[in-house]
Amino acid sequence: MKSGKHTFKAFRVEEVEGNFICSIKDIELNPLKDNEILVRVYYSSLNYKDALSATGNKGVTKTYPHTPGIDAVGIVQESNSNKFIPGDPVIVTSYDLGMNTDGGFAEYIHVPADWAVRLPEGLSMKEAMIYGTAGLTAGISVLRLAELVKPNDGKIIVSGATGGVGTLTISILSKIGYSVSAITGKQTEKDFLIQLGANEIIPRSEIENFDKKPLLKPMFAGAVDTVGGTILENIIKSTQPMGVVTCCGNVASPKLELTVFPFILRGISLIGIDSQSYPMKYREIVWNKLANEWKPENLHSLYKEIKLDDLQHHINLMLNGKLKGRIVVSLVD
Ligand SMILES: CCC(=O)SCCNC(=O)CCNC(=O)[C@H](O)C(C)(C)COP(=O)(O)OP(=O)(O)OC[C@H]1O[C@@H](n2cnc3c(N)ncnc32)[C@H](O)[C@@H]1OP(=O)(O)O
Ligand SMILES: NC(=O)c1ccc[n+]([C@@H]2O[C@H](COP(=O)([O-])OP(=O)(O)OC[C@H]3O[C@@H](n4cnc5c(N)ncnc54)[C@H](O)[C@@H]3O)[C@@H](O)[C@H]2O)c1
Repeated sequence: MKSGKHTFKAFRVEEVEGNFICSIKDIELNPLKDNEILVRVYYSSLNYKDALSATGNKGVTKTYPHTPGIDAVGIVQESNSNKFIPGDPVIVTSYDLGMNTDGGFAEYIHVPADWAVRLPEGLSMKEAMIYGTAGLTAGISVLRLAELVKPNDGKIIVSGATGGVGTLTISILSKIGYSVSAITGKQTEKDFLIQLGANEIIPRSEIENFDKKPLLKPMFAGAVDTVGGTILENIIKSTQPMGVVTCCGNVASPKLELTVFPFILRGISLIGIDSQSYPMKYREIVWNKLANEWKPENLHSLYKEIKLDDLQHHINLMLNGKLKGRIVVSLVD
């Protein structure tokens, strides 16, 4: 299909008297602008930010009607750029996709060619979306952590362990030789986390209720935090000297109440992870690692595949912290 007077299916969110109503709609394709590509989307995936966009979080999406979906993989159908030609398989994530630009919960997207990464050798389209932004974020977090903390330095703690970023982080860290402690509020998922590669499970209630002192007994060489709030505070206070903590999420809270002591008395580094604006030259490096030496053996056991019709239900589950692993959205029959 070429851009012009054609329609395609999309998961649309409309604002009606302050409520945000989701439904599957037929949308018209707009003509391509300079340097844009039209992509037939094969798969998308569900990320926490999509759940925020679908429920009217104006920090993520300012104007509605809107199609969420910060991830997409598919085949270029039409190109106004010399970077890609029709037939090229591409991954499109981050930048403004799914925020204020219509996103991947649709059969077609048109985006600036600069937002697309060629699908690396060694990665299928479905695998690219099992990873999606969650996998890219896990990859960036591992890359930054591994610059300063080596497997022999000690345990790495991962919060939000059963979530998208958490499961992929545990799988990658375990594959490259780190010993992983997983924090979870879901006691029923202990076996799942051990199968992923976690060496130890820490109940969420335990770490949430650590002593309120500015510094705690050092227990971890490093951490990948996906939840923020008290859990991140307690991780930072319990990280051993010269340890590294990465921070990417706010599902528990965007707040952080700390003193400077973990930083000035133990030399802890807190590294912020922003996948959305992560520079393209590093983004390609991370995707190549995800396609090759970091690819977990169990990647195909980490996802559930759904259709556009099932999205609303899974968005609700995600907002209630009830999902496990990754949700891949299929846009093909
Ligand atoms: C995949 C990535 C993820 O999942 S990230 C996690 C999901 N994202 C979120 O929960 C963020 C939701 N956003 C919000 O709640 C709000 O936009 C927050 C961040 C609180 C800021 O809102 P508010 O206090 O009203 O400030 P504002 O919009 O006037 O902006 C103040 C300055 O900050 C900037 N800002 C805003 N958003 C971003 C962003 N996403 N990235 C970088 N900068 C941002 C604004 O441009 C503004 O700066 P300036 O005044 O224009 O120079
Ligand atoms: N900074 C970035 O570039 C970037 C990229 C991707 C995701 N994120 C953020 O990372 C976070 C996780 O994303 P995801 O896609 O893995 O989401 P997810 O919903 O798949 O996983 C979240 C996990 O946190 C757990 N959780 C929920 N509420 C909690 C609470 N109050 N305390 C502790 N744990 C809680 C859930 O049970 C789940 O295991 C989100 O905040 C998301 O916005 C940021």
